[in-house]
Amino acid sequence: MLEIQNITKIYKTKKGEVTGVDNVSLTIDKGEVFGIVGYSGAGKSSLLRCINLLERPTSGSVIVNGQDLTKLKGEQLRKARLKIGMIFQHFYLISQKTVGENIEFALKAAATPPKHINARVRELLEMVGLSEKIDVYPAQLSGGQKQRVGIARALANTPSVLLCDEATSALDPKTTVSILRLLKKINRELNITIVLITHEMDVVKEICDRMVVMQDGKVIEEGAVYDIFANPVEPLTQEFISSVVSFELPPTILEGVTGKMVKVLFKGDVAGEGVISDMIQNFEVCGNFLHGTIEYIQEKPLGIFLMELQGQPDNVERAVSYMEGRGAFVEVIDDAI
Ligand SMILES: Nc1ncnc2c1ncn2[C@@H]1O[C@H](COP(=O)(O)OP(=O)(O)OP(=O)(O)O)[C@@H](O)[C@H]1O
Repeated sequence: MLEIQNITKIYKTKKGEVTGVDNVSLTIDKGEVFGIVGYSGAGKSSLLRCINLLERPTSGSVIVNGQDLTKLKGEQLRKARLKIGMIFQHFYLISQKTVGENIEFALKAAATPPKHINARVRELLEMVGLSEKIDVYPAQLSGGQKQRVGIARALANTPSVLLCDEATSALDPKTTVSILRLLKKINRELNITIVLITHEMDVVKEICDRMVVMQDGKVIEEGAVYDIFANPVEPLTQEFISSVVSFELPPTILEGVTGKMVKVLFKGDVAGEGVISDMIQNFEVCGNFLHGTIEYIQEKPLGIFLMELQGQPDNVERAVSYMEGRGAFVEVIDDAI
């Protein structure tokens, strides 16, 4: 388990103090994939770097598996840090060393007995699907392959936590998906806790169990990714979600709405289309679809439909209650009836 307790990070600059992280507390369970989302300057990197003490927090504690890292110094801290792997947006591989030597370097830093090194390097490269690149230099690799080496290196000393600093931001969408799948596989097979920072909701949707949204150094919203996608509360969270699930309607369509505009949400395996067609058949209500999508958040469906309901107000009310009775969440967006 990873506990971040009241972390504050204040940077002292020539122009005065800058608060990077402002009293953040989080509890991240063992084996969880946890996303930290925010725009540039929100404090994501500062918080991530406080977790492995690359930045020493101004105040607060970071407790990893019961050990408070902020109380450690010197050799003890160095050893504890080896159990926290990290991967970066720009990979930071050593260009003069081969792929195998890059991983060897991490193993040697942890004083791995020389006789184990070769086998461990091969094992790690196999895990990330790059066995045949052992003698190649980083310059000869694609971005996705470089990140795979970064991941192998981060896993070298069997960490319990893997920190990912915008790990897919420099990659194209297809490579991003393959790296996220690799991270998920590692999370499942090795039960490693993953904490990732990103400004891309697609990344969170693909692999995170829970997430927080940060703004001005503070956590402004926290929850299960599925719940946040279904019901983002803060305007900033809504903005992030709308980058993936957008219901913007052209003004001409909006002007033409004369009924009750509702957002209908179906969570999990509720067959949304069936409920809606039953509703239209059972009540004297006309339902026009204005927008709609079924998102799959880690294989769990989330159906979101924007509809205009037309009919006698009583019938529309009964139709809404009927959908709610069948497991839908209905929110009235606009009521022109
Ligand atoms: N070394 C530093 N010295 C002074 N101020 C800093 C330093 N590092 C970060 N900051 C400031 O702390 C705040 C949070 O920055 P941080 O890099 O943590 O945000 P971020 O969400 O990770 O953004 P980005 O994605 O652009 O890195 C910003 O106002 C930033 O200018």
